[in-house]
Amino acid sequence: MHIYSEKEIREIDHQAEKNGLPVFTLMENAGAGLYKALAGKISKRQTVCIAAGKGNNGGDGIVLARYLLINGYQASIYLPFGPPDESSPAGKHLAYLRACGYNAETEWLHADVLVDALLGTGFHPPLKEEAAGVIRALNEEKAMKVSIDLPSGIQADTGTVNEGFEADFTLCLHGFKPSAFLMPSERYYGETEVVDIGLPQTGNKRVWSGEDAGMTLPAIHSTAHKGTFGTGYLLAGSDTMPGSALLAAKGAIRSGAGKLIIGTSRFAAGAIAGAVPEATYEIDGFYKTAKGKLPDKIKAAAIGPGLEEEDAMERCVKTLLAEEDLPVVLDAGAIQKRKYSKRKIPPILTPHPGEMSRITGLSIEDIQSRRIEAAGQYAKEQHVIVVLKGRHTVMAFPDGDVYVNPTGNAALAKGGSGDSLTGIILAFLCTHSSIKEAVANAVYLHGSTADLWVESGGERSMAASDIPELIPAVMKKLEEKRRRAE
Ligand SMILES: NC(=O)C1=CN([C@@H]2O[C@H](COP(=O)(O)OP(=O)(O)OC[C@H]3O[C@@H](n4cnc5c(N)ncnc54)[C@H](O)[C@@H]3O)[C@@H](O)[C@H]2O)[C@H](O)CC1
Ligand SMILES: [K+]
Repeated sequence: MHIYSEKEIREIDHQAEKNGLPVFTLMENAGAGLYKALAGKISKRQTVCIAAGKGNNGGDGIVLARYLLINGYQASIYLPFGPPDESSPAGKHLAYLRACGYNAETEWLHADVLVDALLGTGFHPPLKEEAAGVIRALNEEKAMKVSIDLPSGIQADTGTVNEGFEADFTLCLHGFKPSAFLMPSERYYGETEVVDIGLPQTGNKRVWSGEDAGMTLPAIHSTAHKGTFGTGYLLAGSDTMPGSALLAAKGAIRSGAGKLIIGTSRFAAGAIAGAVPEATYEIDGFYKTAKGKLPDKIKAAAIGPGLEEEDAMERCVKTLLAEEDLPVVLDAGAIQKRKYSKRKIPPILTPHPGEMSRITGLSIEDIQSRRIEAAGQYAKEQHVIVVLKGRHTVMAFPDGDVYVNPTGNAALAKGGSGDSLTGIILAFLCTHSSIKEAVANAVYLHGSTADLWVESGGERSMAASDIPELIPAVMKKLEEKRRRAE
C-alpha cells in the first residue's frame, strides 16, 4: 500500500506516457478498476450520479460511467463546469461514451449514489467559489458518497482543508495520497481502498500493514534462551519520574527482551524493582554513561523517558552514539536540537509534534499539516530515523523510505504512552535483525494495543500502564499472522 505525493504521481504519469502508456489508457484502467471496486458496494436498483470536473479526475468518472452503463447500472453524468476539452483524454473518453450511444448527461444530481470526480491531485487551493458551491450542494444530498482518488477540495499532500467533499469512502488510484493520513483531511476520505491502474509500484513511502508486521516478526526457535537476543540497556526514570522507567521497562519485557538492564536513580530503582523483577539495575547509570561507561555486551540502548534535559545528557548521548554498532533510541529528555553525524546504525528519535517542533524550528501546525514530508526531510538531512508520534505515526529513514503506521487511536493520547513505545522499540531492536523492521513492528504493536483496548473499553479510560498488559494478546495475533505468512 504505497503513498504518492502529487509530484510523484505527475512524474509517474509522465514516465508511463514516455514509455508508451498514455494517460488515456491509464484513465481507461482507472475507470475499469473503479467499476470493479464500486460494483461490489451498490446494486442495479440504485441510481448513480457521477459529478465530473474538466480534468483527468473527471475523465476517470466518465470511464466509470461507461462501465456502469455497459453492465446495466443506472448511471448518469453531471458536468457542472461544462464538458472537458475535446482534445484532452477526458474529452476523448466523453466522445467515446457518446459514440457508444449512451445519453448519460444530466443536470440533475439527485441519486442514491453520488460519485465525486470533480477534482483530484490537480487541485490547488484556494478553491474557486463555483467549485465550492458544487461541493456544498453535493454534501447536502442524502446519498452514499464516493470520491475518486481523493475528495474534491482536499489537496494531495497537506492536511489543511477549507471546504471539501465529505465521502463515505474513497477509491484511491495507484496508491494513497499523503492527505489520507493527515488531519483534518483524513476525515473527508471516509473508508479508503486502493485501485490498481496497471502501473508498477515504485515509491518509497508506504503503509506498514499488519501483513508486513506478520511477515517480518522473527520466529522464536525452541532452542532460544535468555541470551539469544542480547541485552537491552534502558536509561530512564529519575527521583521525580520513576514511573517512566517502569512503563518503558514493562513495554520491553512484554515485547520479548530476554535481558534488560535499567540505568536509573537509586530511588527510582527502589520504587520500580518490585514491579519489574526481571530487570537488573545500574544505579546512576545515566551519570556513569555520561562519564563514558556502559555495561558490557549490550545489544541496544534507549535513553530519555523520565529524564530531564541537563548538562550530562549531551555527554550521555555522545557515549551511546560513539558505539557505531549500537542501535540507540533517543526519547523525551534525550530529544534535543543537535547535529548528528553519519553513523553505521542511525539513531532512532521518537519525537511527538512538540518535540519535533523544538528540534526542527518548524511550527507544530506546519509539521502536522505535512507530517510525512517533515519527518522524511529531517531523517535525510540528519541521517537519523524519525518516529514522529501522533495519529498515524510516521517512521522516516535516512535513505528516503517512509512508513506510515495504520494502528492506534486516541486512547494512546496519554502521558506515559510514549515511554512504553520506547521500551517496545528497545526490545524489538534486540530481537530483530533489521532496524527498519524492528522500528516499524514496534510502532505497529504499540498502536494495536489501543485498537484491542477499544474493542471492550472506552478510549478515555485506557492508561499508559494498560499498554504492556495488552501486549501479550496483540503479540499472539501478530504471531498468528507470522505463521500464516510462512
Ligand atoms: N497515475 C494516476 O494516478 C493517474 C490518475 N489520474 C487521475 O488524474 C487526476 C489528476 O488529474 P489532473 O487533470 O492533473 O487534475 P484534476 O482533474 O485533479 O484537476 C484539474 C481540474 O481542476 C481544476 N482546479 C484546479 N484547482 C482548482 C481550484 N482551486 N478551484 C477550482 N478548480 C480547480 C482545474 O481547472 C482543472 O479543471 C488524479 O487525481 C486521478 O483522478 C489519471 O486519470 C490517470 C493516471
Ligand atoms: K475527486
